[in-house]
Amino acid sequence: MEDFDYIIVGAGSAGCVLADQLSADPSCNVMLVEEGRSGDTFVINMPKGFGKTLSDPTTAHFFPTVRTREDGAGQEVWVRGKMLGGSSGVNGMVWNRGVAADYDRLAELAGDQWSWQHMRRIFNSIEDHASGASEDRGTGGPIPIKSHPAPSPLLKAWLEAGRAMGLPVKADHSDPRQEGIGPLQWNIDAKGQRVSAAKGFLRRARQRPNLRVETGIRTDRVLIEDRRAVGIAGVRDDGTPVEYRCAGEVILSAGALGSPRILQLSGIGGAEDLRSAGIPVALDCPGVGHHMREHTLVMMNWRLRNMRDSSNNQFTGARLLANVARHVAGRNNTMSYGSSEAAAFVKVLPESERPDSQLMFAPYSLDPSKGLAMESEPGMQVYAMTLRPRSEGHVLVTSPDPAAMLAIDPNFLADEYDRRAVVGQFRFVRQLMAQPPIQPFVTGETSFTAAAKSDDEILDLFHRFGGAGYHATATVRMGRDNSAPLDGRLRLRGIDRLRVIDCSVFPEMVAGNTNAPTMGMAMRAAELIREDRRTESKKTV
Ligand SMILES: Cc1cc2nc3c(=O)[nH]c(=O)nc-3n(C[C@H](O)[C@H](O)[C@H](O)COP(=O)(O)OP(=O)(O)OC[C@H]3O[C@@H](n4cnc5c(N)ncnc54)[C@H](O)[C@@H]3O)c2cc1C
Repeated sequence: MEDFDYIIVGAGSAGCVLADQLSADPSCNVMLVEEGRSGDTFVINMPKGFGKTLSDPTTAHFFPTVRTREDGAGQEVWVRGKMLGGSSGVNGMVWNRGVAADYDRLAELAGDQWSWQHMRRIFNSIEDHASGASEDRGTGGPIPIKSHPAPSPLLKAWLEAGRAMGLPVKADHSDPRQEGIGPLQWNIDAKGQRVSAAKGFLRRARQRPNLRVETGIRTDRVLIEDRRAVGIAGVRDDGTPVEYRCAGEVILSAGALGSPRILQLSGIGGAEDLRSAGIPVALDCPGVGHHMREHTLVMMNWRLRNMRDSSNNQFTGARLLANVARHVAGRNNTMSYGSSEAAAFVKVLPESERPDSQLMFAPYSLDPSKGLAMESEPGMQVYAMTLRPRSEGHVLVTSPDPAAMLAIDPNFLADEYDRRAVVGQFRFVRQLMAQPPIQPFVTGETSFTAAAKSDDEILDLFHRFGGAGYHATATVRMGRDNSAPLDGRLRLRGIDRLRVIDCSVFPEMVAGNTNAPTMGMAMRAAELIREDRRTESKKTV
């Protein structure tokens, strides 16, 4: 048996943090196994490079879902990062911790170790905030955070439209009360480069002799003996089978779609689910792959009067080349910015005591019939997400073959609350876009959404054109109650020395984007693992 104390599967937002934090103790031997390859290329590092990486099978996983959209795209396909850095290497770089109340709710559901008191300290230690330290902003950490260096007149007008509606206008979104409108923060450095989890955490850790990093290996199963995880089995991308064994713990950090897949392929899941996929049951654990929550996302486009206010013509042909050249020369421009530039956290439902929806502003408008392509006319876009959706979907394996497609059903809008939220978002965004400060810039909502007026028409539009916010969670959730697959320290109930630590573990959604919460959760999980290790070694002395 090899002498690994920890084998971590998946080098994404969580896996990179864990590899760094656990290997910081020189007495621990750590192995990190990733299916993808390098997360350090020019295109990955350039923020708007995601236009390319998200459609490239060498840098992205593609997961078709059971949903069919009528926007010409057909089946809705979910994309995830496949590289050192995982989805933090392809994402929109919006940095959002979530709010105090979310973590206190997590503490209620899974244990006091997740309360805001702990998590605020953790986030402050991760950040290097360009706006300086405060109670809710950190400095000196491995992830640089900054806001838009040169807000455009259109962006400013959007913020003023929010003010005209009575929203607090904020300089940044670190205030844990969340409600208000303001420019977004990004995990992008001063030179305009993406800082993924690999860059922030793994790069420094790779210098250590006690960390081994293996790429190009798909993990298919956890090896289990006497109800104890003893290693992993998988396959190299040239088809060679591999097995690694460890004396310590196996940690799955393969993401909210990848980790339940590995568990189910290992025979850990609902007995009925496993039998219908033809997999022998090692542990009947019905929560695995179920209770999935995902942000619903609806895009609304507005036609702008002038192309100078829109970025729609900046991403093709000679302009694209010139923008890339300027970015390379160190001059921040649209290629150096995150996917969205500002956000409003708002209440669209009358009963809400805190924001229930997140509205995102982008100075470009995607053509709904063409995936990631821009409209040819000048446009801007507002995306709306329901912050704490209640509908639950699933992700299930369909066969013992690890390469077989998953059955992913988001089950969007199954819950009445989610339907009311989507309708409320449409009406709120239209009211916002009708405010005097933004009116000089726009000629109106485009025909893509404008015809949807009644509640039923809006819901129908969502079913035809709406989709996921790329933030799926809860597929291997933690909880105090035994129906949750994981306990509050992220240990799998029923199998020793096996944890899951990634976006799957949040039982409910943290209100906002999920990259920072996943990194923060992994950092806190590393503290819990170290505590458990100390307790165990005292017992054996
Ligand atoms: C397109 C997109 C845009 C997003 N935009 C934002 C944003 O702007 N802001 C934000 O906060 N959040 C954003 N998110 C969400 C955020 O990036 C994720 O929630 C977060 O990165 C999840 O981290 P994770 O560690 O759970 O999984 P991931 O980061 O996805 O990491 C999982 C890793 O495991 C690897 N893996 C999977 N299966 C296996 C296997 N069988 N064997 C070996 N390795 C495996 C994968 O290749 C991957 O590297 C976005 C996500 C996407 C996909």
